[in-house]
Amino acid sequence: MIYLPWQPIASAGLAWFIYKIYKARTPERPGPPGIPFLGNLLEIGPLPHIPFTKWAQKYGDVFFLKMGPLEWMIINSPEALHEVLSRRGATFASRPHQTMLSDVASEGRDGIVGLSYGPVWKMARRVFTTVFSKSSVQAYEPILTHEARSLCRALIEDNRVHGSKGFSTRFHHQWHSFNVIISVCFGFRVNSYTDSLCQLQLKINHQLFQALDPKYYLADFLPFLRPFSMKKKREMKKVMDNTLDFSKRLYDRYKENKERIDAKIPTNMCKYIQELQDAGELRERNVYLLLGETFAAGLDTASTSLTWLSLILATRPDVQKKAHDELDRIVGRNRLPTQEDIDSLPYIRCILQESVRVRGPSPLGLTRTCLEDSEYRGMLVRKGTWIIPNVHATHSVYSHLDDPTSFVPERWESNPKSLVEETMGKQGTREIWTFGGGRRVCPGLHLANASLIQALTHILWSFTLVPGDGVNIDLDEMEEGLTNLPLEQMVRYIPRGEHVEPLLSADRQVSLADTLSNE
Ligand code: HEM
Repeated sequence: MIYLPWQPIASAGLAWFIYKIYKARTPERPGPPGIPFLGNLLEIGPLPHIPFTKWAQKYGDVFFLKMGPLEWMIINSPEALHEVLSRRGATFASRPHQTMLSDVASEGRDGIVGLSYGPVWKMARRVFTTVFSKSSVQAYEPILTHEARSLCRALIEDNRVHGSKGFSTRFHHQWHSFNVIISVCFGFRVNSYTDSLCQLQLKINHQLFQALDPKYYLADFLPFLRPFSMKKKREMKKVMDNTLDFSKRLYDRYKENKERIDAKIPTNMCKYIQELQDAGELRERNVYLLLGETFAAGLDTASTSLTWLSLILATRPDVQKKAHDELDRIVGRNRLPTQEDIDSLPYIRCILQESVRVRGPSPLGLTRTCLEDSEYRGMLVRKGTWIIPNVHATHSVYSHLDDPTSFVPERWESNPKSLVEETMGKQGTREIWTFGGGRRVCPGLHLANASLIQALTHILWSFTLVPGDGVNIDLDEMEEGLTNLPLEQMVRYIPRGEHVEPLLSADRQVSLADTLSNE
């Protein structure tokens, strides 16, 4: 009888079996090999867009990763994004299951950002497309002008305090975005970025973003960790309780002042939400979550864009000079800019367009999934695959523009567009994917566009931006997280002349929203 060494044979067989499963990635599904069981989990790092973009150069504009048992499909070119997000929008319009977002935050049925594609999402989507429609946002114009001017007044003040050292402006920009959102949702605003309400919301957003970062709950990728991850779920539940409490507090205040607020801001979000709640279409928790998600989706995104923009401008005196010439020609120095001027300021629109292209708030868009097995270019896309738009690679290695990584507002001069026109524009001509696309395209797009262009126009009309003394601004490093802020760096906001402060101080433009004193 022949003696067979069963143990080594069984081990070799098991190894072969694992290798076969692991190699199940067919040649048509390109991607880096990774390691058994974990796949590519350990290769992602704190700023995933960096390895993704390297792999995009090697494996092409669509490639696959294995993240434990999960598959990720990374999309890296305008053509592939158009196909997946827009043309086949219905197939790829869902969000993948993420325990923190889908189970703890949404409870499977609340909010909007994490909801699966379907009737519940459609109803939530209607809230946003109504409250942030083009015509509603036009009606918010006095709010946006007022916030842009308040921001400039605060920058003048801090410029005086900090002198030639300069100061970091992220809080100013967060306060600006906070006031825009709280005004159009709840009908009031706060006077300063030190206000306790503003600070509390920033803290909540920070905690929420930490807990929603896929890294926070590794049990989504390594299911055997689930029993050890209960603490994380409890922590997230606490963050959600704070988020919902915050919204409830503001909603109660709205209801107390409803008549006055509705008269001044007839399309405010609370009014619309209350109508749906009264009609029995929204449960109470969903009221608070939809309001809370507006801060989560709109505050850090808009303020991070403005923070990048300020740093970019401080490094580019040539761009500022051209913008200042345009402003002097169109607005002059005897009055402040207004909404009506924006159409006559094409170069300033080009600056905004270019800045959200080279430094948007996040180099990766929001993740999508398909609810059934599907295919793309003949490749299998399994149900539940995370589909990740790599906006960074789309705007750099797969861009059709010349020298795509450089900041060149002039490239848009022959066809300056608003962010809305660019995002909703004809496919095939579209180069900017910062706001996503298709059925789940950012519904805050009109508001983001209008508030950013107003802020930018006022900042450029009021100031010359230069780095603080001895500061060498670094536009390559960024903080990790769901939005990627630039590192804190000091900038000086030097008023462009003696006319600036008196005109800003004498400004009688009032916000439609009530100003609260520090609570
Ligand atoms: C610069 C500012 C902003 C950027 C870059 C941005 C970007 C995005 C992106 C990339 C998406 C995902 C789109 C997709 O899946 O294709 C998104 C979704 C969303 N955005 Fe924005 N956003 C901004 C501002 C805002 C504002 C101001 C609001 C609200 C007032 C808002 C509300 C939302 C909501 C609710 C969603 C989820 C939509 C859904 O799942 O159907 N965003 N945004």
